[in-house]
Amino acid sequence: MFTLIPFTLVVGFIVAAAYLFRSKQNLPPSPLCFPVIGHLHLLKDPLHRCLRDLSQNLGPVFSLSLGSRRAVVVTSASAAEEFLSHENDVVFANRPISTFGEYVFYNNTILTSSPYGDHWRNLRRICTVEIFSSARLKESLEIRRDEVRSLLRTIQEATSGGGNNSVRVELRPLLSGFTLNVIMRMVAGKRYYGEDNAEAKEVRELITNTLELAGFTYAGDFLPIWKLLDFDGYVKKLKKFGSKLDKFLQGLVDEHRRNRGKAEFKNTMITHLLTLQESQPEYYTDEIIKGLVLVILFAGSDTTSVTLEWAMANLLNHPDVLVKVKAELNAVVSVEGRLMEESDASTCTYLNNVISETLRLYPATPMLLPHASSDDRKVGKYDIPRGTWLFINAWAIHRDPKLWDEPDVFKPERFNSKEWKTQHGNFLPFGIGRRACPGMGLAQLVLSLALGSLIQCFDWEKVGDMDVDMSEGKGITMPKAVPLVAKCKSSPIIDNIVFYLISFTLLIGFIVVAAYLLRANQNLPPSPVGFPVIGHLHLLKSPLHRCLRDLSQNLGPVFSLRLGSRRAVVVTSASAAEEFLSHENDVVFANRPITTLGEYVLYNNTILTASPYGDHWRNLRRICTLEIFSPARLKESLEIRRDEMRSLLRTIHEATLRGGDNSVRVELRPLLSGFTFNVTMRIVAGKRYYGKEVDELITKMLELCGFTYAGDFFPILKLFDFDGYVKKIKKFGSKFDKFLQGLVDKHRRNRGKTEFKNTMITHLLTLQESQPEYYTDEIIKGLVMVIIFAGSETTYVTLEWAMANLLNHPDVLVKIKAELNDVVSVEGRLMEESDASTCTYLNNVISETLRLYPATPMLIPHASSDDCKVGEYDIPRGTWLFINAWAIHRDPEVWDEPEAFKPERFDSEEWKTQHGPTCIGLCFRFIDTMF
Ligand code: HEM
Repeated sequence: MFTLIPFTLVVGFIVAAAYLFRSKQNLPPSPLCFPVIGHLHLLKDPLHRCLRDLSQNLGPVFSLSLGSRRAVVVTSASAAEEFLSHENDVVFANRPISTFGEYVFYNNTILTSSPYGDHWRNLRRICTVEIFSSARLKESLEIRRDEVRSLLRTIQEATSGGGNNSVRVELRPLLSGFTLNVIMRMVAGKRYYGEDNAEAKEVRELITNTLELAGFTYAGDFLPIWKLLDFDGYVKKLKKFGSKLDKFLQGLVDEHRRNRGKAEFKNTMITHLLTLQESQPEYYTDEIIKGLVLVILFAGSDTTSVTLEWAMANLLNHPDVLVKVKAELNAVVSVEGRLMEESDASTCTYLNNVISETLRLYPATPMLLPHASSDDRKVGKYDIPRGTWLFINAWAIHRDPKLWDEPDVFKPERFNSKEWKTQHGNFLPFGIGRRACPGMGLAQLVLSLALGSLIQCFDWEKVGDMDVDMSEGKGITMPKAVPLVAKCKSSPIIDNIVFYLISFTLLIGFIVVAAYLLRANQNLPPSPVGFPVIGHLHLLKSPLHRCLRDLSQNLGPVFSLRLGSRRAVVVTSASAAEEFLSHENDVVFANRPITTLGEYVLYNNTILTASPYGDHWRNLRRICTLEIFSPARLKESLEIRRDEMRSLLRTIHEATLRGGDNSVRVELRPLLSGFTFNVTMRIVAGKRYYGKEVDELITKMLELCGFTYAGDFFPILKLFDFDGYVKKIKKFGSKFDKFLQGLVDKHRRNRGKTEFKNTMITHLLTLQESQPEYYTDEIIKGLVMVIIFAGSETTYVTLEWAMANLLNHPDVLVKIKAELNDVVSVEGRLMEESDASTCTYLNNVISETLRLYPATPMLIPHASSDDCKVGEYDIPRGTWLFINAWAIHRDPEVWDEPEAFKPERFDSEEWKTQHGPTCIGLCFRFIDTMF
């Protein structure tokens, strides 16, 4: 204390001298101050309110002495624009150097605290490319959807205990857990909330501590002597905390380095950065990577969860607004019996207005992040010295009565007005200028999906009669002082959908009628009478192709069905099939439906058979054409097909030997399926893997595949997974992936060995070396999966049908044999692939088999990517398209005696002009050239 008095005097003297020196400058007005501490004593929590009150006397731009620092505070939109845009933006693009940044944010080098310059520009570029680019946001969509569903499930479990009564739900831990899981999964592939292990607990603690310790209110940042002597032990605490946090971040980076091949670490931001580290190790150091992880974690999670909590609190205090948001969601989303998706956000204008109004009244960072000037500057009439801290009071600007009508009232409608549309400068929750928030797009996606889903699925009310307390608490992001607790019960959308599956209640019936009226001015294909909610699902029977042909007999060759929340169109005539899948409509219908199987087993619907039409699909198709179906590759694999055929003949011959001169019984199915599977596996992987494990995988896949899972038509069933299908399929997907990864790794290890030399996997691994970003392991595994399934199953089924037809038509069998004798046996040799073109009758038998028994009688469903008109009908975007090849092949208007097996028909002149009616080409998108 004794030494502090003379010290204070000396500093007082220095400050007075500085004051005199500066007096020639026109600084913004300032209140009276004390020596040394300046205006520090004026600062009170919450800071944004205290600074707004000061501005009421001092004007919209005023200055403060905070110990040894000068700060300027701005509380008007026009002044904020003057400081942070146009020619002043660069000068104010620095950030203040803080003690917290020194010990926790890698000496103020991370994106949020780094000074403006090349290093900052580089970090910002990396973030934009690796996290915020539309490609990355699309890649991480599944994470956000999955975490929202998990949040809904947790609340649903809580409400199910209350029966018809509402239950109390503590929202803060749920919302902060949700946003942290989203961010951590994008960054590091891990979730820490909802998991009960030591690591998760430690991380939750680290985050809480970061938010507690961060901020710009530490006395040592303004009075360096305070920091030097560390009276309050803050520096010691920060040092300890900084090294603990660094240890955790280093652990994450090392874990990724060790496990880069594994599925869960594959597409994370850390893995992408480690790949960049390989090519530019001097720039992408571990410290840069850890800093980026920290920034995203720190800037991305709390801001979003705090906003969600404020939004919910506002809605509880304004039930009329809540009703309007719900009505909008019902009209846009629930009407289709599904849950909200991110893509719905653009249509839900009122929901977006609620979010904007929340950010206006309760901006998550009410003072933005402080800026600092890198040079002396004149802004308006004021001189602003270099090193000045700049506080923009967004909270005060958002409540400025000169800019906003009834500024303190929650009125989402204001964002609809024409006026607002020209006044964007008055609304700056994400900042302005070059340091503005780069995460705005991601934040808006998360906010609308989470808030929309919470409102869609549950009914919310405040607890008791009193309004929710809206006072602000302490913290760098502005939390509610009192954590939000609300009363909640499942919304009719959940209960009724489940209930309706059994007994069709009126409310959903009403929704369906509303949907019907909404669609009434469209000319959809005719449709049978359906039930509410389930639509026409009850009409579907096995075998589907027969059932749909029977329906078409009343409804015509093009009709539509409602399958739960999905619309489907069924086509049973050749001319209509041609209209849908060729000419100008082909591209619109070149998509595939998104299915749950595709999500968890077919690499999130990205493999060739399931992928939506677009660049990715085109690329896969090109790879397949070059690497499997090109004449050169087919020639290379000819020996495999010949060898496997000989082996099949040998097996049957050995069986017949046992019968002597008598015929023996031969079970053909296992022999034919073994044959086609061995051919495929040898072409793909060089080995006959027809062992028990693969056998089981294939049988299971065939069991699971198809388009009959109820959750694909009622997303709510998928969300709650009543029948455990999602769980089962997730497990199966990871088992299958393990098998495929095993194949790829084996090839990687043994590429030199002869048996692995000329396989499809080896070719793809060679391409991976030159273009690793495109030929990822996932792309290779997806291609292998497609070839195994599309290539083997369809072919052996066709062979079995062909043999069965021949057994029933011995006259046809005799004719083939005669043709083969003439072409092949006469030369005393076995048949070769090159003989096929000469054996016309044999080919006719195969065509006739494919006509009567097409291996995929309904083709693989297509889906429309846009609204379109086909013939006289309007077909809405997202419609599933079923082409009934089986019915087309038996259409009596096209085929003479359609049910009879008559291979000769393919010889006729008529047939030669009638290729349209056969769907062989469509049916076998991949395998026709192969076998
Ligand atoms: C409701 C959500 C959010 C709000 C209200 C918000 C608001 C802000 C504000 C006001 C700033 C400072 C702007 C300035 O200094 O002028 C900022 C900076 C930043 N935000 Fe956000 N933010 C949100 C979500 C996110 C998310 C989700 C991420 C990333 C995942 C993110 C990453 C960042 C980063 C990296 C910066 C520092 C930019 C720089 O200094 O160059 N933010 N944010």
